Amino acid sequence: MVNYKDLGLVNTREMFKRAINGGYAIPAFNFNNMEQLQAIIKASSDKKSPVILQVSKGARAYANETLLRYLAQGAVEYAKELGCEHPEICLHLDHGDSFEICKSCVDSGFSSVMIDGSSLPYEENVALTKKVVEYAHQFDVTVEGELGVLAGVEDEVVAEESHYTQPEEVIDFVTRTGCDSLAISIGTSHGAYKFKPEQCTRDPKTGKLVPPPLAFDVLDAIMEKLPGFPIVLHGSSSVPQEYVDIINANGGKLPDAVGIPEEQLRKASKSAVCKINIDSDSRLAFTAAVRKVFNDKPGEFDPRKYCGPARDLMYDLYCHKITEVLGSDNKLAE
Ligand SMILES: O=C(CO)COP(=O)(O)O
Ligand SMILES: O=C[C@H](O)COP(=O)(O)O
Ligand SMILES: [Zn+2]
Ligand SMILES: [Zn+2]
Repeated sequence: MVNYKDLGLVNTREMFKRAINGGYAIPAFNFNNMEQLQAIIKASSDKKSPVILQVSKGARAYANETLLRYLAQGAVEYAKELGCEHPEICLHLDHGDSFEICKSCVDSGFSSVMIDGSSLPYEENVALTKKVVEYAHQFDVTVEGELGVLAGVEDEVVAEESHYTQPEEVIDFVTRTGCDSLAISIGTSHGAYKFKPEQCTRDPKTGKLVPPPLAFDVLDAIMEKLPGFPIVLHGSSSVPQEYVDIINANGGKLPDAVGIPEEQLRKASKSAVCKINIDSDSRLAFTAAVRKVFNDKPGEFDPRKYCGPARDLMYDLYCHKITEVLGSDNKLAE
């Protein structure tokens, strides 16, 4: 049994309170390997931003959960070495799908967990989320619940289209479960293909797809029901076209990949949305950098020579998200 406080990590409670009051959002970046983690910690330290390190079930399986956890623990010391005296780093389980996985993360030093019962019937979602909250709160670990279904593949469930969170349900859900934050569905989705071409229009100049706007009316209705309550947006990669273009110009094939325009994420950050999840953009940056090295220097076979540039590009991406989109720079606690 390891408590996150002994590891120098923090839960999300204080960072969310400040984010709501300050009109910005905390970045929640997924990581699966050392280079991603280094880039996240360097960017958040350099920009003096609180940060949420997200570990998915897939990441636990890929990297070995014990190794990942130790990497994340090392992140606190690494941030200090980088000159960030009091880093605010939260280690969060992304899309936990059972009580057992959430408990195992709480017991091993995570400071926050998500229990995603959004694919279950409502009452089962309530019961499962409540059970996780009752366990996690004993150790001051914060819990994210989810209501509504994102389009695409989520939690191994495939949804043809999104089912927006129903504002009529949120008060009951939050009150009965006691969860600390709520992930909602207002039109975002996971991955690099968030919208089908037929849902979009085309920019006549560039020929690029322009996606439909997020359902800000649903967000507004939710915020009216839950004033001051922390809201989370999953599936918030913007799929930067510069990365897609580099990938496609260097042997890749990502036709019509499209994400959430950053302008909409900027707008959401100013509201009660205080956690924005970004994974795919980091994957795209990594892939773009590696493909370019492979194409430019076919003789290269030292992984440091292509993972290094990938790390640099992810660093730029994270800095950009923090300072230009979410506004979480210079927001560490006094
Ligand atoms: O929601 C996410 C992780 O939980 C990530 O979403 P993206 O696929 O848009 O990066
Ligand atoms: O929510 C999805 C995250 O992007 C994690 O994806 P993953 O399960 O492939 O690691
Ligand atoms: Zn979900
Ligand atoms: Zn997600």
